[in-house]
Amino acid sequence: MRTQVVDHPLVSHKLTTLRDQDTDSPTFRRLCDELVTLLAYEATREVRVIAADITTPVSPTTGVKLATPKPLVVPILRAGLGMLDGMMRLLPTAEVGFLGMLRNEETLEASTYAERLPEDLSGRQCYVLDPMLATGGTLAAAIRFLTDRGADDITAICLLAAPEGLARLEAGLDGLAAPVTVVTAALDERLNDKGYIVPGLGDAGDRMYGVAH
Ligand SMILES: O=P(O)(O)OC[C@H]1O[C@H](OP(=O)(O)OP(=O)(O)O)[C@H](O)[C@@H]1O
Ligand SMILES: O=c1cc[nH]c(=O)[nH]1
Ligand SMILES: [Mg+2]
Repeated sequence: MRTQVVDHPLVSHKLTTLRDQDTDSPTFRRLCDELVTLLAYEATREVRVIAADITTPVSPTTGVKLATPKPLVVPILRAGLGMLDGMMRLLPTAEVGFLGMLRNEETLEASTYAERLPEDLSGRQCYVLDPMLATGGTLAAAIRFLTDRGADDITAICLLAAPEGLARLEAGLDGLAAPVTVVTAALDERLNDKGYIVPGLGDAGDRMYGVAH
């Protein structure tokens, strides 16, 4: 597993406002959208392309276009949905699959409550969107879902990651043939006793959409 922390002053600037408890939901959603587009630029560095012949107004030339099968973007509901538009801005022709996952706040175990993905993901590059990688349980389960269907290259885009979650994810993916990359805006200090990222930003889904229960 490869982890990339995107070190850029604009990313740090936007992330600082995102973390601030006084930032309201509309601003939080906008910043999340902008951050994803910045992270997506790095996350798609290895996106598969093929040569494409075109003619400019001046001469013929060869460029590239996205290879098929097209990449699949998979936001993890709820909070990952707030990252979808920012990602699709860079990859407008990608397809989208959905996973609804919820972490039990007592046991910290992730469960899946919704799934709408192609049956066969053979040879697909997948981009998983979830703002928070805390214990890593949610992302580990999502990656297994995709690789069980044949996905052969996974990149997760997270706004924040905890060291404990990255370590658990790496251990949990032991033996997986598909390469996994995590691209994040920041590697935070730790998890607290409730499994929240410190300093973090609180509950990403609640801050985007309101308290669920
Ligand atoms: O790494 P983990 O410890 O598994 O935690 C991370 C997960 O927790 C949050 O989702 P949550 O369960 O709060 O659902 P929500 O997006 O609907 O709020 C977050 O968006 C991740 O999906
Ligand atoms: O800090 C955290 C941990 C899990 N889920 C969140 O939304 N925030
Ligand atoms: Mg939540």
